[in-house]
Amino acid sequence: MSLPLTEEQRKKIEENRQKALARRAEKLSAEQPQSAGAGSSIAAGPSQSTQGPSQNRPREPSQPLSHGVMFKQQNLSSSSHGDQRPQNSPGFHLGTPKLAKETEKSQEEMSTACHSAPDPMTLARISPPLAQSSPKVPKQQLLSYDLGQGHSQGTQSTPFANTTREPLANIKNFQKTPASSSRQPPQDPDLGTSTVMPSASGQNPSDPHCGSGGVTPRTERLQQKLGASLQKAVTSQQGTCIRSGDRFQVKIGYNAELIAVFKSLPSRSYDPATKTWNFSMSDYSALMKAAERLPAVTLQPLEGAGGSSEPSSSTRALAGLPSAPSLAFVKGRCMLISRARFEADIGYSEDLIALFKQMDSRIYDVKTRKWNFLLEEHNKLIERVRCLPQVQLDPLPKTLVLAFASQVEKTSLHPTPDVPEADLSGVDSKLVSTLMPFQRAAVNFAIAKRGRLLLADDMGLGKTIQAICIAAFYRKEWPLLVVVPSSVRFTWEQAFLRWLPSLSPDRVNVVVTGKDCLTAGLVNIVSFDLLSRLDKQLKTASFKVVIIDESHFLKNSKTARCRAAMPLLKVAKRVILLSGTPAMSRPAELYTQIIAVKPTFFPQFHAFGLRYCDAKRQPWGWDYSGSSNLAELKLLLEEAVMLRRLKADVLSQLPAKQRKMVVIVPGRISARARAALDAAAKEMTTTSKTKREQKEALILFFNRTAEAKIPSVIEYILDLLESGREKFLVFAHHKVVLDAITKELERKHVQHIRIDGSTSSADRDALCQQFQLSERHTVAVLSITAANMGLTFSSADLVVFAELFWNPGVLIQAEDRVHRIGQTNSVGIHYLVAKGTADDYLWPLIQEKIKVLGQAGLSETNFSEMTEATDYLYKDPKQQKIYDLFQKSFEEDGSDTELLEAAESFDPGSASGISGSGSQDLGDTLGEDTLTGSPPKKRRFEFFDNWDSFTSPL
Ligand SMILES: Nc1ncnc2c1ncn2[C@@H]1O[C@H](COP(=O)(O)OP(=O)(O)OP(=O)(O)O)[C@@H](O)[C@H]1O
Repeated sequence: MSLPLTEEQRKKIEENRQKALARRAEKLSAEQPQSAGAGSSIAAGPSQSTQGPSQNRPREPSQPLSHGVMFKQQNLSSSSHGDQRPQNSPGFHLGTPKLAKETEKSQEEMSTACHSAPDPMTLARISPPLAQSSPKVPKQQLLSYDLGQGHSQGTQSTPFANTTREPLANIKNFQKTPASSSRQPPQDPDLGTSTVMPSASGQNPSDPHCGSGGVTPRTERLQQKLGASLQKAVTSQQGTCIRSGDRFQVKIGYNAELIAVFKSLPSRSYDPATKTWNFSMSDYSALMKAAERLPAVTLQPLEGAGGSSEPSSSTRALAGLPSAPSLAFVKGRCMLISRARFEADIGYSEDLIALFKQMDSRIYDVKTRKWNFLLEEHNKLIERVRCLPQVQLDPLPKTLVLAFASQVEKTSLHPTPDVPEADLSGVDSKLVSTLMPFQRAAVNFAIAKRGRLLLADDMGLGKTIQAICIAAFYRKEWPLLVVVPSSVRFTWEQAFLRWLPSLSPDRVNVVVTGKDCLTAGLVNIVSFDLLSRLDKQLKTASFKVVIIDESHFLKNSKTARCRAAMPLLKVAKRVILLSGTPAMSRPAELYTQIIAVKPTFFPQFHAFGLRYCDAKRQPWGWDYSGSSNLAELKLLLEEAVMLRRLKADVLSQLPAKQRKMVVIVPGRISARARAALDAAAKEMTTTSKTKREQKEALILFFNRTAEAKIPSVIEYILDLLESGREKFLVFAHHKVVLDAITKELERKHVQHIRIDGSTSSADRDALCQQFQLSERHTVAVLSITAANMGLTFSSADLVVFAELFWNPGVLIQAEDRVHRIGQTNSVGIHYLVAKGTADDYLWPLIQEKIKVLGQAGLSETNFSEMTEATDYLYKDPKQQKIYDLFQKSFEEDGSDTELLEAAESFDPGSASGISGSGSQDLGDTLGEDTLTGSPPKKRRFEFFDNWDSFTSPL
């Protein structure tokens, strides 16, 4: 802060000034005798009659205001006697002697170029009044209109503080004390803060008027100011402000300085049709203030807007009220920092800080250098800030105010309200009693949110069971629609039947073709892709309760899935979104999910984009791919939209292994494939067949099953990747399956490793290490028999079994590749079980074996308790027969050699399905075929119809 001048210093300054005046008057009259006439005509003008000596007048009244002349006048004083300038006084600047010298030099330079427009930057360096007099408004100065960002108080407030008084200073200079207009202390932008920090009274000690108060009393200045206004009104270009909606336009002729001001205002918009500029009301006050400072412009204020601060501030000042505050324009916004508090993210304004200090809940954060307040004071603060003409503090967006209404409207000493326990007496007790405590909490949360939420629990935390429970709470409002990735349609069906015994199986409708009815059941399950193809039915369909599994599938509003689902969600009363990864790379991905839950939040994406996506205007349009204010977004989501728990949060409630049977239906198997499977099944049950033939039939059935599962397996893996699963293991048995998976991963450029029987032991270790250390998406494709032992993959926590294997011991060993020392998470195990295939027999066989092992104390694992019901399996006598055959084949032999060999050498292209050709050749050939679909080999591929629709989901 500058020190006030001593009485002695003031006297000295005044003396020097008077001397300089006298010298200049002498010099002028000697050098410019021709201006004497002009001088007399000025003296005759009404506004000049009471003013000072004519020799100090800047220009001829008949001419427009000439900045060149003004510079000359100013520089005459500044250049003539540097030693007499007040900036040598400690009260004018805290700059170094070097700085003072530089300024002096600059001013001298200016005096030699007085008739040409000076370089704006030079002007800005010299002093704001000089710069402001330039025909071009200097950039530095204009910047201070802009956003008032940061805390560079001095640099922001000074130009305004000084220049606002500038018309007054100019007139005064021309009339009485020419030196005073040009003797602004040099201001180094770097020193701005310390030299020009507004004083408590709102005056700037570096302002010559403040600093030399003894020389120019305030009342005198105010009178001069009024005179200046009058003078300006008579001589300047007139314009008017006209309101138009929430904006206003300015009607005025061309004026370069004014245009420069226009261009500095953030809300500017130019209408080429009417050739007028218009602005939002938030820029009104800044514009009026800037216009006041332009000597050649007078703007009529908006009707009813109270006009510019000029008359009112003058009147106020005359009435002895506190002088006008610093007129630096600062702009900022409120940001939420916790459930209960918000902060003002805004630059420095003394008045604003004074206002902040009046708020009861104020806290100044020394780290962020920002003030924050309780939400309950938000509205009060905003209201009061609106009375500060030079401050614009944008309130919290409406969405936040709505979401946190309880805090905004009243004092909340307990910012985290308890969620009431929901009455679940109407829901199947089997389900309710199975819920883990954190799952029960989610159900309570959802019901407190009236059945609209995004349940974003980490993967494997049981979102399915929670969603079913929430939906069941609203059972009276069913029919229910469940939209899911197609690979898990039947898993959902099983889950409903498992957890809601009260639901009759025939009331569950899985929509599998475009011809199926979307509303046929009480629970209707449909895939995203199929939903988008049911446009006719969608027009009439209306569901009050909707579950969307993997809701991040809706992240792109332009996709067909999103366009199909969003209208349904808009009209639904309850919307339950499920996703372990609602946004995988950027906040923009959350928008559709947010409005699905809360349609009134951020009705325009742009507003959301500006606040949370760091929206940037690019030559091609807006770029919303960034992120901003994520802490606030998180608070908003947690308050009103989303519930998310990580595995680590609830680890103590989780079992070490979570097994899941994923029912896949090789629904798109061609008729030929179906026939092959059926024929194999028939062979097994034909009594006339020898044992040997029956066994061959069983092997064929097993092989055909592998082949039939491939598209669904690949679809499931791709869905997992799309859902953000980063690292997981896929076990398969048949080479043809392993090949198909790896080829597809290659095609999709997904990093992966493969270990099968042909991998050398050195390579096995290296590949295993590679997987363990990889931080990117990685899939380990592993042979059940070749990679079920001796390898550690603890950096993953998910194992997918693409195929079943008859020996549960081998399966459990394979599971334990991730579930071992080093594993800190609960591990997810997904068994893909295909309906209508050998899996129908293998799955119960495995369960049976495990049960026996368990009874003998040899296994702690109980598959049937941990996985969905399997009662759809082997119901008729024929099926029972096949099951018996499976059981016998795998138990009697005591050796799996035959089956293993048969599986390895399986050639899906051969008629028998049991080819003698080497597995390596076979696999490669088939892989290429299936994945490239090249015409000559297409025959083999006819086995599946529409392969690409599996491998390239939308
Ligand atoms: N309370 C519970 N009791 C018994 N089993 C449960 C319970 N909660 C979840 N499970 C089982 O845990 C497994 C994982 O559940 P689920 O598939 O619903 O998880 P998720 O959160 O949807 O995972 P993802 O995001 O991978 O789909 C399932 O087999 C499910 O049946």
